[in-house]
Amino acid sequence: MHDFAIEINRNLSSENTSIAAHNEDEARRTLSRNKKLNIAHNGFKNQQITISDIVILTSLRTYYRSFLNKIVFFPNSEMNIRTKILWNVQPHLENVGDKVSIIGAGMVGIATAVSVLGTGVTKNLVLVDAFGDKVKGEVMDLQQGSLFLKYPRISGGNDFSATQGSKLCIITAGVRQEAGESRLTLAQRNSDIMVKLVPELIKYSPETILLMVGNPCDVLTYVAWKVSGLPQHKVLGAGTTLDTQRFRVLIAKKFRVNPANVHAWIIGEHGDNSIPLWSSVNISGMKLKDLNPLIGRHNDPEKWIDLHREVIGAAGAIQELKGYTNWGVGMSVAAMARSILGNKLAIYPVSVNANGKYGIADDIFLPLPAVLGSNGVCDIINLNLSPEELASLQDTAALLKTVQDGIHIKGADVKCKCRRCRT
Ligand SMILES: NC(=O)C1=CN([C@@H]2O[C@H](COP(=O)(O)OP(=O)(O)OC[C@H]3O[C@@H](n4cnc5c(N)ncnc54)[C@H](O)[C@@H]3O)[C@@H](O)[C@H]2O)C=CC1
Ligand SMILES: CC(=O)C(=O)O
Repeated sequence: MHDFAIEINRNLSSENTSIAAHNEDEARRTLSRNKKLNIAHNGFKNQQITISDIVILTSLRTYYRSFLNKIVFFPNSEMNIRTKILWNVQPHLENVGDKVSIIGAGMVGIATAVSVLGTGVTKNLVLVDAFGDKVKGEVMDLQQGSLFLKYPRISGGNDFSATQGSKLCIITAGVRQEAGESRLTLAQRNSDIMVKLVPELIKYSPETILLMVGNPCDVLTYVAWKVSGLPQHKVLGAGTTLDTQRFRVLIAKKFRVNPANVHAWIIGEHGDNSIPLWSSVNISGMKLKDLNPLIGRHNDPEKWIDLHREVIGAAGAIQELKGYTNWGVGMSVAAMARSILGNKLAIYPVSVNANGKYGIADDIFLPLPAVLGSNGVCDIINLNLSPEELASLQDTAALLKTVQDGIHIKGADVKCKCRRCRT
């Protein structure tokens, strides 16, 4: 009795056959030595097939390990039982074109995964993390809940090849800031991680869209764009989506209405230099600024400005309480993914290349409301900003440029343009 078997589905005949080996290595060796195999098996003897004829069968996935992404191995006994129960008609498809990979299975990565799974964004979710045991544990844990999910296919590990053929890669890997620390202090450390990680993703998914979540989100989106070589519409960051939802929730509380019915934007930077667009905040078309012309100013007796202070302090406040933030961002990233995969053309304030907009004349990635569809960023909204809002946006762009220019992109296949390398 051989320990391992390879079940092979012949593309054209749709018939199953198998070869046996004492172990998986022996089977691999046999396959790589012979580009053609003579297969002796019940129904059809000594037929020749080429490796390209071989297509995987993918049910009972938990037990499989793939080889060349094409052939599946599993204990002989299981194969025998399986072939007794199932007449295979067609190979099961591994990737139906909406594969989502989440890189970084930390607090944010797992919250994103749960939100993606809970809302049925993809039929194929992959989790990758440098810390192999942790990600394997997370994947096993999630798989055990898969009978309650709309689409139960979840896999992952510490090997980037698992991301092959991703339509969307969500990057949550990286260090997080401490409570009270600016996200911008993480720029070089997390950029070094992106320089290693992004080329791996592109190697396996050259057509992918990259959605950056790690901090400082806007600056890392710029780094990912540089390092990936992707067109700018395919590289975006979560931007001020979280800041904007925090803002809307706080306004909604004041009015006791649903935050979905509060129309308000924060743009400019995910962080301490974010810009609330008071000039356009409205509920059912009723602009708050028309009713309180001082809204958002220091001399406003109603002190609406405190809401923005609360938005800026929100991450720190949650970190003081539980050490990290993850659910708010996870849910919004899943919503952005849904707009991209479902071509929903929903608008989110994401980090995009602002060159040529609002008087910005450099490749600076910062959050602006943009339409997200299956191409990634389809349009950027031309906002009617007040003079103060425009000036703040230009100041923030100048600050982000300083940070971008300070980042040394080492080891990537791009010319570093940091101040040090230029001089
Ligand atoms: N954009 C936003 O709105 C938000 C961004 N964040 C940011 O998200 C990032 C992640 O935060 P957490 O999940 O809380 O951190 P975490 O420490 O819980 O998880 C980070 C994960 O990244 C993994 N990792 C590190 N280097 C890697 C590499 N080269 N390849 C694969 N995996 C790698 C680590 O093993 C770890 O599991 C931080 O930068 C944080 O500041 C957090 C909340 C909101
Ligand atoms: C950590 C972070 O960026 C946030 O919660 O806003």
